[in-house]
Amino acid sequence: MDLKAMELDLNSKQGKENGGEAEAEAKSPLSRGVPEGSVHGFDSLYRLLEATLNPEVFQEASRILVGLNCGQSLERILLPEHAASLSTKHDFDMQAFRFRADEEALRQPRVVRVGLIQNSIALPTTAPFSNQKKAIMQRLKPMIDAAGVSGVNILCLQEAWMMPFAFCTREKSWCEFAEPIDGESTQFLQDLARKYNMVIVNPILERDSKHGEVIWNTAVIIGNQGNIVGTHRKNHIPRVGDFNESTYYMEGNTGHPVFETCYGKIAVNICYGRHHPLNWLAFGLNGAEIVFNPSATVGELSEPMWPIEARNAAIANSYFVGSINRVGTETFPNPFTSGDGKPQHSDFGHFYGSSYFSAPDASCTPSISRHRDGLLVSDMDLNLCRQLKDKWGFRMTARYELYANLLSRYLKPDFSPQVITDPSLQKRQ
Ligand SMILES: NC(=O)NCCC(=O)O
Repeated sequence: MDLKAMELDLNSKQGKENGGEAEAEAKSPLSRGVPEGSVHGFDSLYRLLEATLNPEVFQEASRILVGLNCGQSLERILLPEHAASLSTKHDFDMQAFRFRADEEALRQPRVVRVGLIQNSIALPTTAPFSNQKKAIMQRLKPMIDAAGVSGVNILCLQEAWMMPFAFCTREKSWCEFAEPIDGESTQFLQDLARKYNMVIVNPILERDSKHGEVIWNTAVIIGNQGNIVGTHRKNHIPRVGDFNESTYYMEGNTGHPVFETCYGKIAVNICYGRHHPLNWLAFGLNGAEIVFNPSATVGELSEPMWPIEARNAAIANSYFVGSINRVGTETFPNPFTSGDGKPQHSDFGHFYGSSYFSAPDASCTPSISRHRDGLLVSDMDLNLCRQLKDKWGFRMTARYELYANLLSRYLKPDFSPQVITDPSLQKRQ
């Protein structure tokens, strides 16, 4: 059924339920005025399908779209009433799921509760910088509280959550948002980490004053005691579309650290690093069980890639991935161009949210809202990582020596590609 047909189908279903077309018209999200960034009035494609397909058809569509975990559809879990009331009061999407693993004879399950938060900015980009930052923190607070009261053990925020994603502008004044790793936003989150006994991954724009005021794109890992466990700096910097991030900071110098926390071994692959399979691999080789991918990306550029890359990484590396994308459209005071001959513009396009989790067995959660702030929570039994290694043997069959050899030759100036030309092609020349 195409979207138009679904629209008609939905309207007719609602018409029947409500006993009249006029009422259905008024109640359908499609006729209520469609919020910018929504999928025909729905938070996500998944929810559109859920509302419009008949349940049997939807179940089969869902199996194909998000897979099965241990042979079953992912179970939704109920979060405490207090968390639900926070999500209603502050209008953020909130969903929760459970990834299971098979029972083992010799190991207990290792279940951790993990949360992802996606957020829009809270004030116009023309407001004083300190007000903008404070307003974003205020916006985050009820979402972090909802995670905390829901018993989330590890929480990750989106890339550079504490500022507008101003790197499209190439204006240097936005550097003022950069903070030291123990700066304002880390301090704000340290209190919450202590309060909720929660590990928090805090992706910020970092200013390293000890090294000549250098700026980095950094994730600060805050331990459950509020301590700073360590940092990781973004490895791969985009040079695509309006993502002019290389104007602001350089490629990171922290390698591929895995942070051993009391809840499990975690790593952070910041945004554009998700396009680099070797980046994902390196975190896996260092033993990550959950890799977070805090991101900021827009629909026109990357939406078809979004559901694929992290999910593929989770499969290939036998770990869980938490993917988080910023949400909303951010407009800047001065127009800029994209160097593509098209007219100047003042916004980046729509950041499409759609945060989700992927598991090593190829299942994933449905993504949360495409246009609203949101908290996604999932229980995950980390035993699933080794179970999938045993089942598929991707590590054992990886033949790393073949690739180490190719890469070391490729890096030499006298490298020539291994191409064997059909001799008949040469004869024809
Ligand atoms: N923030 C960032 O690295 N964005 C790049 C665009 C993309 O990777 O989709």
